[in-house]
Amino acid sequence: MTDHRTEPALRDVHAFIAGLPKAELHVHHVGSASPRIVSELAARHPDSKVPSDPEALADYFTFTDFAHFIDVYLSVVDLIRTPEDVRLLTYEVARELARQQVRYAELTITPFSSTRRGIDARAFMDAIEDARKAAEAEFGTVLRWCFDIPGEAGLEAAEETVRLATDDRLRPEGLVSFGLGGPEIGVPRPQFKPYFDRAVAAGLHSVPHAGETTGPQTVWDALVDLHAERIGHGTSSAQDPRLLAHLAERRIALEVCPTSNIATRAVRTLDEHPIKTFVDAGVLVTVNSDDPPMFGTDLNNEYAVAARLLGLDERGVADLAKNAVEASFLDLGGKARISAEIDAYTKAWLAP
Ligand SMILES: O=C(O)c1cccc(C(=O)CC[C@H]2O[C@@H](n3cnc4c(=O)[nH]cnc43)[C@H](O)[C@@H]2O)c1
Ligand SMILES: [Zn+2]
Repeated sequence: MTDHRTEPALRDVHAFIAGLPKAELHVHHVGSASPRIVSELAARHPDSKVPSDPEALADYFTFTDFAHFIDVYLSVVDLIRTPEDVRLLTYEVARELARQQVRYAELTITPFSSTRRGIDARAFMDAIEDARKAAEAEFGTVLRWCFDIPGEAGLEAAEETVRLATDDRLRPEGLVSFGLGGPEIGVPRPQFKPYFDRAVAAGLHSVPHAGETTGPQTVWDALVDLHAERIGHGTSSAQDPRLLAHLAERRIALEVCPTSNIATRAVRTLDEHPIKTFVDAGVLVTVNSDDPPMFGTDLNNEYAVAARLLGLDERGVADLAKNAVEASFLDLGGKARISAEIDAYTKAWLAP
């Protein structure tokens, strides 16, 4: 990506980012619960170990490593107990996305975690669909779903997730893709091939997490065995030049989430983050927020971090936003509309 900065371009990139129309491709449903929602749910369910005081939450959301992050994540999952909790969470996530000028988001949802905790599958689907439609009507933000397998929960979770994603009586209208999340260490990707085969045969796109906490072979496995069309994180791809060339040549996007990688200690410091290696190798890089309140970030901040790491001005940031539109599973008309909006916004911003 070129640096389009020209003298005397002393404009405020942060303010530009705040108003820029954007697409978010990698953000988790439960991981997007704001401190206000978490506190409200924790107060409702006092048997939970999640603090109900928003101030105490910041400490609670400080992670020693990836395994600790997943433990904390699951304690928040335990707060989502009724279809009304699911609807409230989904609707509030959309409100927050709209506040950041997100026009389109693919939200990763783990339905297995809810059905195994006793929420009826039909009621779960109705809750997310009801929130999706209300959010589009009221905020103008279009939501789509990625149902992911929580890999560490094993093949039972994989079977249930693919069933929920492909059963015509349950499959929600907003579902576009199939994913795989949770820890990677000790959870080899190839075992999930039959489930991804079924999801892809049913018309879903494949977007597994890979290379977040393990090496580049996991990304190869995701590409070869799971038919990955985009990769969640893909951080360790930077260690394998042949893999980078493959991703670049096939326009397989990486869903990069810089602050997440620091918060879970997958990468030591932001300055060591390989995002620039990806861009220099010609890989289609998208910027995303993952679990924003848990990582003390939001999508606008992730764009600001990426702008700093890549040395981008406003036009460079707009190009990043257009990468996300290109890599999304929107139809061509929808992609053209958001791209045109990004162009118009950028032109107006840079006009003398
Ligand atoms: O729900 C359960 O009962 C359950 C049992 C065993 C294991 C799990 C999980 O591993 C759930 C993990 C859950 O974490 C989500 N997530 C959020 N952010 C990330 C991330 O950065 N990298 C990987 N996974 C992430 C993901 O959606 C999983 O479903 C659950
Ligand atoms: Zn993720």
